This record gives sequence, C-alpha cells and structure tokens, in this order.
Amino acid sequence: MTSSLKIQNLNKQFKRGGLIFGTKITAVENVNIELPAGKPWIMSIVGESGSGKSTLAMMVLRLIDMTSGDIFIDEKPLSCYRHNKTEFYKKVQPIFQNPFSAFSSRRRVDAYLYSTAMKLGGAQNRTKAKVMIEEALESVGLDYQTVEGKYPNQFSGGELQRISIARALITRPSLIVADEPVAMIDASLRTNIVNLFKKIKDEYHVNFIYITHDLSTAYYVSDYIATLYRGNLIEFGNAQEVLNDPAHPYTQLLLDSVPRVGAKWEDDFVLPDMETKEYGLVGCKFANRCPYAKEVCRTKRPPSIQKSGSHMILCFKYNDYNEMTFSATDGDIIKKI
Ligand SMILES: Nc1ncnc2c1ncn2[C@@H]1O[C@H](COP(=O)(O)OP(=O)(O)OP(=O)(O)O)[C@@H](O)[C@H]1O
Repeated sequence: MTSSLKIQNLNKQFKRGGLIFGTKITAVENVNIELPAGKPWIMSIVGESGSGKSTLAMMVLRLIDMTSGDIFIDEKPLSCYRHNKTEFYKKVQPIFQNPFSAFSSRRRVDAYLYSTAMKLGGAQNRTKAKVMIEEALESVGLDYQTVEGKYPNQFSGGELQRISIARALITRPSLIVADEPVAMIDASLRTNIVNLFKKIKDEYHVNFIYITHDLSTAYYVSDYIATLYRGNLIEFGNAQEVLNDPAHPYTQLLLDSVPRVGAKWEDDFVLPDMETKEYGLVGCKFANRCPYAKEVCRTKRPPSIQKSGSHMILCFKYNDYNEMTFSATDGDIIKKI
C-alpha cells in the first residue's frame, strides 16, 4: 500500500540527570504506525501527561532527532529534508498549544501571513499573497479585514489559534501536526476549533496528527486513534473500532470519561517518580495499574496483537497471557485467531 504516513520502529531516548549518575528513558519506544494515502485522515494521539505524545510530534516535525527508526511522509523519509527546511515546511506544518507564543507581540499578525505566503506559499507578490491569505482566513471563519493591521494581543486565544491554522493552510501542506491545540482555549470553543480540522481535512485534503488530552474532542473528529502509554503505542486503530470496542485496559480506563465535553485526565494522576519508574519497567508499562495484570505482564514486554483490520494492541490479555518467544520491540505483529 502507498502510505501518507509511515512511522517505523521509532525510538527516542533522553538522558536524565548528570553524566555519572544519570539515567536514560525511552520516551518513545518502537512505535510503528502506517496510514494509507488517498483519503485524508485525522489521527488523534491520546494519553495522559508524560506518555510521549509531544516527543513523537516533535520528531515528526523534525524539531528533535530520533534515536532510531524512521518516519516517511508521502513515502519520503524525513532525512530527505535535512538540507531543505523550506520544502519540509511546505509539506508539514505545526500548530502549537499556545497561539500567543507562535506570534511575537510586537509584530502584526498579517505580517506573518504575508511572510508565509511569499516564502512558503509560492506567492510572487503581495497581491497574490493577499488572495491566498483571504482564502485561508475564510476557511477558518475569519475575514481579512478583521485581521489586517492587528497585533496578537488584539485577538482572543480562540481567534489567534484560528489564525495559526489559516497560516498553516497557506502552504497547502500534506500534514498538519497539532500539539494540544485546544488546551489553552475556552472549553466552549474547543469543539469549534477541532471541527475546523474536520472541515479543512476534506476541503484541503490535508492529514492531521492531533495530539490531545481532551478525549471528547478526539472522540468527535478522529479517523484513527493511537494511545500512548510511557512511550509505547499500546493501542492503535480505526477510531470507530477503538472507541466502540477499546481492547487495551488502559484505553478502556481512558474512555470511561467520554463523551463529557472537556473531559481530561488529571495531570497529577500519576506522580512524576512513578512515571519514571514505569518508564523503566521490563514488562508492560501499565502492569502496576492494570486490573488484569498477571505475572507474565510484569516480566515480559507484551507483543503487538492485531485484533482486526488496522486495530492493534500491545497486551498479553489478548493472547490469553501466552508468553511470546519474541517481544513487541522486535516489531512483529501477531494476528489474533
Ligand atoms: N528533553 C527532555 N529531556 C529529558 N526527558 C524528556 C525530555 N522531553 C521529554 N522528556 C520526558 O519524556 C517523557 C515523555 O514526555 P512528553 O512530553 O513527550 O509526554 P506527553 O505525553 O507529551 O506529556 P504532556 O501531555 O504533559 O505534554 C516524559 O517522562 C518527559 O519527562
């Protein structure tokens, strides 16, 4: 199959502490995801704080290096863009959590839009750039006059995030990576912003990686759901399948709070030292919290099991706790019989 996104055996290790007494954590561990080309999609990456979501997003955005593995966008490895940042940002655009940090308070917002249209969008002059900007703003429900000549602090967080989205659209990217784009936005406006992703996906044929704590918005917009836990992709699949029939005990736990609008996991649900400890576990990272955990879950890394279609989980329970001769880190998938 030709793929629009392929994440292959992706790993990221961070060193923590000093040179001598420091430890390493694998913030993203052997993640494999492949999404087909052709039909645009929104993939939500969900998981509580410290599960590796932003680390994964930053690798896709080339903001940090991967330790090993590879990422392909439209079949091209990210390494292709090593010497060509412009080409990369034409293809992949970021949207960050805090729209106010994406724009300097001393620069007019329209200056950013013109700069993007002319440097990345291919506009040869300001007149052509203006047409592009008007169209992008219209797609996010804003008009040019409302934005013209204004500074970031003259907008609400929600408006400024819409402008960030419009700016991302100007380059006609193939992929937008939105890391917690609604976290700082009033709860009542979150669904509107995320619904925009859906509209833009269809209008512009752009794919989205949507990273979120906010399960209810993920619930409404996703075509695919990826659940991360301590760097492991513990469940992945078509959103309908994962949401209607979550297989991993952790995803089941998370989905208990859906569909309450604005439902979140508490950031201090897991204490930081417990987080570090879980990253270091040899078996399943969720074993200490899992009501179904057995001995094998604590001693061996669970295998990837293909439940049906694209739906996979990293869990012993779905293989009747059979010990595998190889682990998920070998990148193998066992088909559920
Ligand atoms: N530069 C870094 N150096 C060391 N450890 C890091 C670094 N960046 C992230 N980590 C660690 O990697 C793990 C995953 O962090 P990450 O920010 O990717 O999680 P997250 O799921 O995005 O969390 P949040 O929702 O809070 O942003 C955490 O334990 C974090 O402390």
